[in-house]
Amino acid sequence: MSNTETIFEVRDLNVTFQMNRGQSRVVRDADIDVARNETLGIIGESGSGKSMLASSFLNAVVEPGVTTGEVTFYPEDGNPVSVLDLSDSELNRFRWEAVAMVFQGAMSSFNPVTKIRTHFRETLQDHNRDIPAGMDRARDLLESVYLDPERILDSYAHELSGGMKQRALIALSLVLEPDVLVLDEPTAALDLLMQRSIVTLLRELQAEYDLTLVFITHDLPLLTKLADRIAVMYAFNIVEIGTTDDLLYNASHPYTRALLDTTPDLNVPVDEMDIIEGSKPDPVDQIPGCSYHPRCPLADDHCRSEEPAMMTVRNTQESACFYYNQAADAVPISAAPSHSPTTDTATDGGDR
Ligand SMILES: Nc1ncnc2c1ncn2[C@@H]1O[C@H](COP(=O)(O)OP(=O)(O)OP(=O)(O)O)[C@@H](O)[C@H]1O
Ligand code: NI
Repeated sequence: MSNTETIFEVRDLNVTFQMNRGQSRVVRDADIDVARNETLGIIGESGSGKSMLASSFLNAVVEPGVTTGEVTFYPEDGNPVSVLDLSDSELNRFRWEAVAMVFQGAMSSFNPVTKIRTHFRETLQDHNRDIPAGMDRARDLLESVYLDPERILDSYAHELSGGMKQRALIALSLVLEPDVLVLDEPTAALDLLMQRSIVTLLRELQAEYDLTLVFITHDLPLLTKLADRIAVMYAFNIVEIGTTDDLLYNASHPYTRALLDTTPDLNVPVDEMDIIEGSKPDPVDQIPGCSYHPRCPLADDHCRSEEPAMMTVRNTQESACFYYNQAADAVPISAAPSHSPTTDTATDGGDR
């Protein structure tokens, strides 16, 4: 990452749901910056708040969730945008034209009785775009994702394989030229080869269309092949953030280390990472001190009573652990990563 200009700035972000059994806090005081043109990965176990955090970038948290704090988008030209203050019509534009999101499970969102062509046309129409020019762009985008444009535009979603649908959806999300693409578990329903080829493809798209990517996944091995930086979520907040190499070779939060330890071979994907001992946090609970203390071998009275702020490990890396410099000794990682992500070439293939 040569350019560290900020495109997204998130401060004191909270997402809450009023539940019968109490207030559920599913994102808690999160702070994060996204740099222009980077690929930021967000990882964490199921229910840790990844989708809620990412949705809040577009003020798209599901009803009746309440999002508070500040989300600021910095366009290349023009004034900063305070995303949580946008009106509905402003948001509708912002969501496609500045930041697009492919939601978790969105592959089923193609209308089964509508041709793919119509999805592109309607998106262009809704945003008052020139249709012929927009459809030209659609064809370019479909080619960029290794699909035959005319064939795909003439198809219904059910005629496409999972991988083809996913790529068509990525092309659709880029048709209004957003600066940022947020992908929530885009490879979850795909087979291994297809997952790998989506990664290669995202890298190519990013370079070609000058994109900033935010990529959410359970799949740490996959993320290490794609992300410049990785944010680790645990219990509704970010507990560690750093470059991919920082996290692979110098993980400084006990949770990140436990996660790496459950993924000994970074070339083999894991579907489920919920195998770290101890029970999962409940968003209705208010845990005193560090949210990880019930599962942490380093936890002491300090950790049980005071919540650790993000500590600077090095200029690219932060960890929300009082004892970040003891984490390596306390939580050894049994199998060291076999090779560096920066020199690794992702296996490619799939139904291109
Ligand atoms: N509609 C909802 N109403 C209330 N709580 C919700 C709702 N959707 C999700 N939650 C809760 O919010 C918390 C965070 O959910 P989120 O979907 O962000 O997790 P996640 O990290 O994306 O998980 P996954 O990896 O399974 O997608 C979870 O505890 C979940 O139970
Ligand atoms: Ni999710």
